[in-house]
Amino acid sequence: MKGVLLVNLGSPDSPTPKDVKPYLDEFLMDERVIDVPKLLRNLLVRGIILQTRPKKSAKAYAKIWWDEGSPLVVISERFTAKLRQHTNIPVALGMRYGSMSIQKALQELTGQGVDEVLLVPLYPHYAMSSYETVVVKAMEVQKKHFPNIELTTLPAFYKSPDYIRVLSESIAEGLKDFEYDHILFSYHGIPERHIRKSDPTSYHCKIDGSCCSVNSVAHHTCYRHQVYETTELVKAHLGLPEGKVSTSFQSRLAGDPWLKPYTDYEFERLAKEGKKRLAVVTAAFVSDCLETLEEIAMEGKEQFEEAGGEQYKHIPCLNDSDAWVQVMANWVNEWQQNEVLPV
Ligand SMILES: C=CC1=C(C)c2cc3[nH]c(cc4nc(cc5[nH]c(cc1n2)c(C)c5CCC(=O)O)C(CCC(=O)O)=C4C)c(C)c3C=C
Ligand SMILES: [Fe+2]
Repeated sequence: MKGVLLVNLGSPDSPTPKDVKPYLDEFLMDERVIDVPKLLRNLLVRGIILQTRPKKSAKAYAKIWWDEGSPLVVISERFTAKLRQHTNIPVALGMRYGSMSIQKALQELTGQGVDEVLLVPLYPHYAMSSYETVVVKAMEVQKKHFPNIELTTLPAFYKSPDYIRVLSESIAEGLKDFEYDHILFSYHGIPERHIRKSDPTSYHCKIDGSCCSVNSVAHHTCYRHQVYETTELVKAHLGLPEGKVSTSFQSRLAGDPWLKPYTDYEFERLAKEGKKRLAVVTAAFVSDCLETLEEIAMEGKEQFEEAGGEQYKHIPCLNDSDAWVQVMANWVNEWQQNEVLPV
């Protein structure tokens, strides 16, 4: 029997340093997130980052935490529940990090007789630190604990016409009562090095943008190409004015160069250029989370206003909107009935 495994990133069990620390430890010790030799990673993560970050992150989580729990987890659960109503096969939810493991979710599916699983990383774009680590982990767990099940993976859906349509519609809805001077598409950042590492040709990606519009097999795994493509497709779908839309990258850690332009610098630049009313779209995330609700909706607003901006609007992610659930349900049903996956 067929079934669906949805996987998102995961959150700590509570917004306290005690729970945030083991969560961050698992996350940052992932070799696809902090991609340095294990000894150095250990030193960096456990010797330096985890000495101070859990307290700081716990404070940020406490600002956005809901009565039911972490927004990312609660929204993913609501999405899962709705998807079950629109499909007639078992659907389970797992998280890459934290207590809602992929293993538990696969257990839930096999317990219902599932032996063919559609793995859905809940990320529109391919990055080794998001999409790829989910796929690798799920394959490891499958090989070790569930050797008799077959896994098929949903491709990164950053340019799927269905996805672009629902994303565009939700942005249009968010812009309905907001007269904007500029729309900033702020995507989660990654170190530039990850772009080079994910390039199967080893020569295509230049990171400066000169390569992103030149057709290449490298684009299948190029986060930078894919996010710019999402921005361009939404811009075209909505007929957004040239010059009023741009792309940037948020949430970097200190150290190596990350993808530019950096979102916080863009807030300042745009405000100083007289863009007084700014809308921000966070399309790297399908559900709102710490990085959208705290960093963009709260901190970003402050940064923009401090730099002279006047009106600021964070447009919510797709979350568990009926239109988005219906798109996912159509993909699942197409796979179940015809073995067809979206491109
Ligand atoms: C969109 C996909 C994501 C990519 C790519 C990504 C890369 C990446 N992230 C970190 C470090 C942190 N990210 C944190 C939170 C976080 N990251 C994503 C998604 C991507 N990360 C989400 C959805 C969230 C929010 C989780 C939630 O519970 O709401 C955090 C934890 C919070 C904090 O301390 O700031 C860290 C740390 C790296 C290093 C990285 C690529 C190398
Ligand atoms: Fe992250």
